[in-house]
Amino acid sequence: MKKLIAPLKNKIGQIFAIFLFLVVQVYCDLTLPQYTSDIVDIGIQNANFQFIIDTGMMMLLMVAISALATVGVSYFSSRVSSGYAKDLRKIVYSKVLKFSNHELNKISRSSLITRSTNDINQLQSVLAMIFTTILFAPLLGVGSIIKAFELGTNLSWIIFVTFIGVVILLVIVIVRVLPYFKVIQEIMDKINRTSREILIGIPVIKAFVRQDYEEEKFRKINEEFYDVNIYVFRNMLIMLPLMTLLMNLMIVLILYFGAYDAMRGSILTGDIIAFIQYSTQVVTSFLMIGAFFIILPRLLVSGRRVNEVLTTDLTITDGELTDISENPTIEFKNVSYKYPNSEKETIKDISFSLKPSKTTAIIGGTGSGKSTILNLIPRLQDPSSGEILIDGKNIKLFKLKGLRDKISFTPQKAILFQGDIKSNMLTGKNDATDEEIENALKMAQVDFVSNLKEEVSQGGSNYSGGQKQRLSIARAIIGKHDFYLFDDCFSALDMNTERLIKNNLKNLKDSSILIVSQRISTIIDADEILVIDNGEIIDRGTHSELVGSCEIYTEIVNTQIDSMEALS
Ligand SMILES: Nc1ncnc2c1ncn2[C@@H]1O[C@H](COP(=O)(O)OP(=O)(O)OP(=O)(O)O)[C@@H](O)[C@H]1O
Repeated sequence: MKKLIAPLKNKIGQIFAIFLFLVVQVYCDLTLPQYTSDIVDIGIQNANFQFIIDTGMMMLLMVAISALATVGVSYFSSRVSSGYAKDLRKIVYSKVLKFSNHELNKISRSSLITRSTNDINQLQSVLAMIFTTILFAPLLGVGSIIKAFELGTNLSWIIFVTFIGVVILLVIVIVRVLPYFKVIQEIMDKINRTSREILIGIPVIKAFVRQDYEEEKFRKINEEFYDVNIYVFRNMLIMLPLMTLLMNLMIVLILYFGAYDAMRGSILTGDIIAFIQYSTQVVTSFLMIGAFFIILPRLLVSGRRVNEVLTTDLTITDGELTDISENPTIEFKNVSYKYPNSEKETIKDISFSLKPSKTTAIIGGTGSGKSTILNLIPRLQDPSSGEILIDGKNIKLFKLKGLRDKISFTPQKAILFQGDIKSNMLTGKNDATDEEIENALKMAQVDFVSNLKEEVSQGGSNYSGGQKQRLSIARAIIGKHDFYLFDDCFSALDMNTERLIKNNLKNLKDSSILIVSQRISTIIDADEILVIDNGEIIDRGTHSELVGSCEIYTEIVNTQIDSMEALS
């Protein structure tokens, strides 16, 4: 939990200010019953009007100071709790950015959203509650007990009996609701996951007329969430009338036994009133602490979930080496990779090299492991066995930043960010000039953009699949890199556009290019083509070497022959 508490460290001063304000507030609140008692026993008994006025004024002053102190407590506690949530969100976010595919598979993306929003909000509100009630309650409780005892009555046992009653009630409620707090957060994850899936899949849902099915699916989870919430809150709310009943019974007991003592002359009427007020304050503080214990499990659940993100061990760790030569060679040596949740290896015993000024291509059927190979190069995941070398040394030994700066990676799914064309292009090279951007756009055949300020919606949803691919190719080639990895990112382009872009890629002279594709036209002129089947390289060579000699390659060529002819 150390990491969860860390953001509070620079707020110690403010926490101390909260504590000071609380002490002032409690001191003022504790004086009020005594003043009331004095008004009754001295002012009213002796018909001393001036005493009543003076004491009343003192009471007003105390109430005013207490109110100011409350404002101070609220001000600082909201500052500390919001600041804590802000800092924690920042820490969680920067940790998540370091996650590899492995960690993202372990804690799902939807759960990460819930953890960095809902769970941190829970921690924020509980923290505010700690300052405003949990620090306040023991001060008020202990102060009231001392004051009640100072009155010298023999009614203190009534407070003790009430205390036992409160504890029994609280234990019953805690035992009943405790297991459900974890369930609530898990259903919250489920709601998040389902809504995300439905929102992303709206076009498919409509096209397949699946609205009713999806509505039903969402309704079920929503109902489940509602039922658990109702159960928890019903149990918590039933406590309120029971506690009020208990408090009223306590007052009845004080009045009943106090009246006897008053008749015997061993207690003054004002002291009974003060005793009732102090006892009420004691019970109220028990209740506040009790309410906290009911919410505590919720805090623990949220705290554990956020802590899990913060303490997740990163499978991809930074190396030490910084110097990588100009245009080095990357070599795969007997590399295999198994996804954590799958039983067998996705790629097996892969060996090949990416050399400067050479184009390597990978072709193979759907799910044969092409993207998995590419993801290993910028270390989005590390091999399960074998090694990848750069300059003859394992890539794990190099600083991630240095390694990734050498590589331009265009993923299979064109991902654009909300903003404009320029901001998206700057992701590829953060100091690119407008001229460089325009040149890259021209190389990638982006002829549909009117100006660099043109808006890009979230995920690039205002562009077609092929347009998004062209924009992400432009972003990939804007900067100078030693390796350009293109993961099937020509698939939505027409043959002519693809040919024009590939011609322009020849300008990336000294660099090494790796193209993954299922289309022969994309890879036909590569220096080396690797044919992948079922995670293994089954053949390699140039197009002319493979045609006729490699059965699978020839089969792919034959199925695509028509378009090939059109191209030649
Ligand atoms: N995150 C993952 N967890 C578990 N298995 C995965 C994961 N990603 C991919 N796989 C599995 O690994 C295999 C290879 O996937 P990969 O994406 O590398 O194939 P591919 O050749 O690029 O396919 P495609 O041409 O369809 O893009 C697939 O069978 C897939 O089910």
